[in-house]
Order: sequence, then structure tokens, then C-alpha cells
Amino acid sequence: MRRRLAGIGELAVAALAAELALDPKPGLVTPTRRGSHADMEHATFVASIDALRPYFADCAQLGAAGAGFAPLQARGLAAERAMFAATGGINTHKGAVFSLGLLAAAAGRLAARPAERSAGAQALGEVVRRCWGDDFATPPAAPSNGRRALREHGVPGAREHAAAGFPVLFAVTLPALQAALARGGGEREAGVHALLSTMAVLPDTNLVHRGGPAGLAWAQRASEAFVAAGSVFAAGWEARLAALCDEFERRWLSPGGAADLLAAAWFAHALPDELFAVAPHAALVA
Ligand SMILES: CC(C)(COP(=O)(O)OP(=O)(O)OC[C@H]1O[C@@H](n2cnc3c(N)ncnc32)[C@H](O[C@H]2O[C@H](COP(=O)(O)OP(=O)(O)OP(=O)(O)O)[C@@H](O)[C@H]2O)[C@@H]1O)[C@@H](O)C(=O)NCCC(=O)NCCS
Ligand SMILES: Nc1ncnc2[nH]cnc12
Repeated sequence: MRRRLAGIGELAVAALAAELALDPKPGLVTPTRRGSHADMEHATFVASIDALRPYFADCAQLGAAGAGFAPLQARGLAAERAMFAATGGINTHKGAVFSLGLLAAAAGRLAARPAERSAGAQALGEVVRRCWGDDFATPPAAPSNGRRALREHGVPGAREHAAAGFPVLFAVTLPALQAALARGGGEREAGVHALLSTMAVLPDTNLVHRGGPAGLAWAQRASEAFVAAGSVFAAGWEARLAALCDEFERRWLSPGGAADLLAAAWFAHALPDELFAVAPHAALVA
């Protein structure tokens, strides 16, 4: 079991690396671009991923041990501190520490409890909602960009998305990723299709923080138009994406929440199918 939980942690780290490697991405940091960011670059993200390396396996361990939210939160806050120490105080993965950490904990829980498994990767979101959702549904008083987006503009963010079982991740991001792979797309095409499909619908609080509700609405419409024009399956997509990346940078917008969900989708996609196979006795009860 220890090795399986360590494996879950490795898949989470690989998923963060896959998100970072995707190039280009509108407004986001890639191996060749800084996107809409003056304070971070590819090396900052590499250092951050390195600092988070032990974290996700620990989340899987805590999930397997049946931990409540308090120990997970304590481990998450320690991971945030390690991230800030490695990046010189720059927020690279705070959202991923939270979302991917919870999903890794859910995967650990399902690995240890076959009776709780159910068909499909959305079982992970169900575990998060059922086991820990009530504990973080109410935001603490500490100010954050996400809290401001909710209070001032009614836009829900990472906390609300996780408390609802990650509906955008499992209804949009992961299906888009897998559909593109099934159509013969490579990692790059699948990543772009999943990212842009997500940006078209996600209430991304990073976009609200940078551009207000109008910035979020513009980014959603522009992403939707890219997808409606055939996404990566239509001729000329690379030129259309390059133009979109330029426009995101001109407007200084960065969809960090959607980037986190792309990493989460790579993670869910890579998990072994058996985690989502219904245990025989669970099927009888259902
Ligand atoms: C619950 C927390 C995550 C706090 O959340 P809150 O809602 O209070 O908001 P923020 O502190 O603002 O951070 C939320 C981050 O989540 C990502 N995100 C945004 N929208 C969504 C969404 N709709 N669904 C899912 N995820 C979303 C996003 O993170 C990514 O972007 C960050 C980089 O952005 P950038 O613009 O460069 O950076 P900033 O410094 O923020 O702004 P600038 O000034 O530069 O413009 C990066 O973090 C990405 O990961 C949001 O930023 C939480 O912090 C918490 O409770 N943590 C404790 C740990 C914990 O409990 N862990 C659980 C362990 S299992
Ligand atoms: N590649 C990236 N660039 C900027 N912000 C991000 N948040 C998560 N991934 C990111």
C-alpha cells in the first residue's frame, strides 16, 4: 500500500510538470514564455514543483488513513510555506496545493477502501465533497484574491469548486482531455483543448483579480470562440492560439485556476482504472 500511495504522489507531481510543459498557454508561464507575469518564469515553477514533491504522497497517506480535514489542511499549509520558500515568496501553486492535494487525498482514500469506489474518476470529487467539503465550504476571515472575487463580484473560486466535488474538472476538463486523446491528439493538442474548454466555463478568480468581472467575461468568450471554431481539430489552430496568447498578455490576464484544473485532469487521467472499479459488494448494495 505504501508504494501505491507514493505512486499517487508521483502522478500528482507529473501532472504539475505536464501543465507547466504545455506551450503555448494563454497568459500562463511555459518553458518559453512568462505569459502575463512579471514576477515568475519557468525556473520558478520548476523550483516550486520540486519543493512540493513529498507533499502529494503525504496527502495520499492521510487520505488512506481516513484523516479528517484538519490534518490535511495543516499539511497543505506546510506545503504552501515550502512553495513560498522555494520561489522567494511568489505564488506559483497555492491553488494546486489545495485542489490537487485534496484529489490526491481522495485517491489515497479510495486505494485503501475498495468499498467506497464508484465508476468513473468523478468518484474522486465525490470523496472530497462527502469527506471534507463541509469543513472548508465556509471561508476563513483571512483576505485573499479568491475571497474578494466572491465577496465583491459573487464569483466562486477554488474552495467552492472543491466543495461541490469539482464539477468543471469532471464535466469539462477531463472529458475534453480524454476526447482529444481518443481522436488521436498528442499531449499538446489534448492539453490545449482541455485548457481552452475549461477557460470557456470556469469562474477563474485569478481572471477576476486581474481584470474584474469584465476580464473574466472576455476570457471566457475568447476561449469559447476558440473551441467553437474547431479547437485543435481545425486547420490553423496554432495561429489562432498564438493570437489569443498575445491578446491575453496585452490585457495582462492569467487563468491560473484553469491551469490547476488541467494539472488535475492529467492526474485523474493517469490514475489506475482499478481505483474507479466498483467493488463487488458495493455493486450489490447499490
Ligand atoms: C482554499 C485556498 C486555495 C484559498 O482559496 P481562496 O478562494 O481564498 O483564493 P486564493 O488564495 O486567491 O487562491 C485560490 C487559487 O486557486 C486557483 N483557482 C482560481 N480560481 C479557481 C477555480 N474556479 N477553481 C479552482 N481553482 C481556482 C488559483 O491558483 C492558481 O493560480 C495561482 C497563480 O496565480 P497568479 O495570478 O500568478 O498569482 P497571485 O499571486 O494570486 O496574483 P497576482 O497578484 O500575481 O496577480 C496559483 O496559486 C495557482 O495554483 C487561485 O490563485 C487556500 O489557499 C487554502 O485554504 N489553503 C490552505 C491549504 C489547504 O487547506 N490545503 C488542503 C490540503 S489537501
Ligand atoms: N503555468 C502557470 N502559469 C501561471 N500561473 C499558473 N498557475 C498554475 N500554473 C500556472
